[in-house]
Amino acid sequence: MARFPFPLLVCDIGGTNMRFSHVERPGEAPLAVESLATAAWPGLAEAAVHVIRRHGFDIRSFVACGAGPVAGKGLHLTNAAWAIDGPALADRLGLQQGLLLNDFEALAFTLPTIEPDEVRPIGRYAALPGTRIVLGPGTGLGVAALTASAGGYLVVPGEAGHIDFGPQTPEEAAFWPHIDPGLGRVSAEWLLSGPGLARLHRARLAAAGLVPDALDAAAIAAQAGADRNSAAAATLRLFWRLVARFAGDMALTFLARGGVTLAGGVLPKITDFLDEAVFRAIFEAKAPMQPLLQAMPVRILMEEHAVARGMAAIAANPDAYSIDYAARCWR
Ligand SMILES: Nc1ncnc2c1ncn2[C@@H]1O[C@H](COP(=O)(O)OP(=O)(O)OP(=O)(O)O)[C@@H](O)[C@H]1O
Repeated sequence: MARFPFPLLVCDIGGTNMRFSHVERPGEAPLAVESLATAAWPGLAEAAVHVIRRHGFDIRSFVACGAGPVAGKGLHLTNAAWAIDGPALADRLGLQQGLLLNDFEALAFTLPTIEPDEVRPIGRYAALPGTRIVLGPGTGLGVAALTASAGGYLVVPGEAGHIDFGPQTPEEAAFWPHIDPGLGRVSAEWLLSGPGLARLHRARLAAAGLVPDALDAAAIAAQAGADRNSAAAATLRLFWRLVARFAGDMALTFLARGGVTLAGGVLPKITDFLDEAVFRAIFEAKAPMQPLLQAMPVRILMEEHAVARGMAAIAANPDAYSIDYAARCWR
């Protein structure tokens, strides 16, 4: 079984930002030490060396997660031009141990550690025993499921953000042909992500005969905040409805009796435009399976640093997790 000597460095590598935290001893809360713009660094090693030198850390182990599929000791980031090689990183940083996780795999492992003050429930949150899922839009759209197995917590990762996504209502049918066709199909992530929010907004404006603007997600949110009757505000409400539909589909796919947690960088920033009753109604509108969905609670993870605690918990107590350490640990 793998052992992770401390002090530990953990990093959540997003397509936009990398968040580093430091943990001195097992069981201690991770201390957020640095947030760096991902695109400004040639690779994880250079960024980690910068953080370690700047803070004078003596790091023995490193656990990092990022958006993209993990292959053993390597991780290829989907939204950044990096391929991370764990053993090479261990050599470069002089580490005794390390582990790479998919970002939503790490979030799923974090679910048992989430505190009530880190979440906002959508309706009443009362989970039954069973599979828990986490999903949400950031630079991309991630999904993962967590179950308890004899070998400890087991995560089923996936690439469900890339499944096909289609219109359901007359309103959606009207603007769907105006969505930038990109790679030739509309996936869930194509609309349900930060860049997807901008695509959705442009398509709605084009369908209304208006000149599509080039606003990004943050600018759309700012415009919506300034004028709750604006087209931007309407786009944010639509975005929540589409998130509700996708979340319901994922909850059905995994039979998520243990609850649905919405994560990622976008949703906590646009909760002003969430109508909880509408969200629940769309989440549950999966005839003939409504009774199943009605029993599944949904909440939003508001605290972006929670995943650091999940990664630190793995390093502190690796035996509690069903992870193929032999194939994935760097040493
Ligand atoms: N105020 C805002 N409202 C809505 N979306 C925003 C806002 N500010 C930034 N975003 C969007 O949030 C996304 C970044 O989300 P997040 O913080 O999860 O990024 P990340 O961790 O780098 O992403 P990922 O892990 O998916 O690669 C960007 O696409 C950005 O457009």
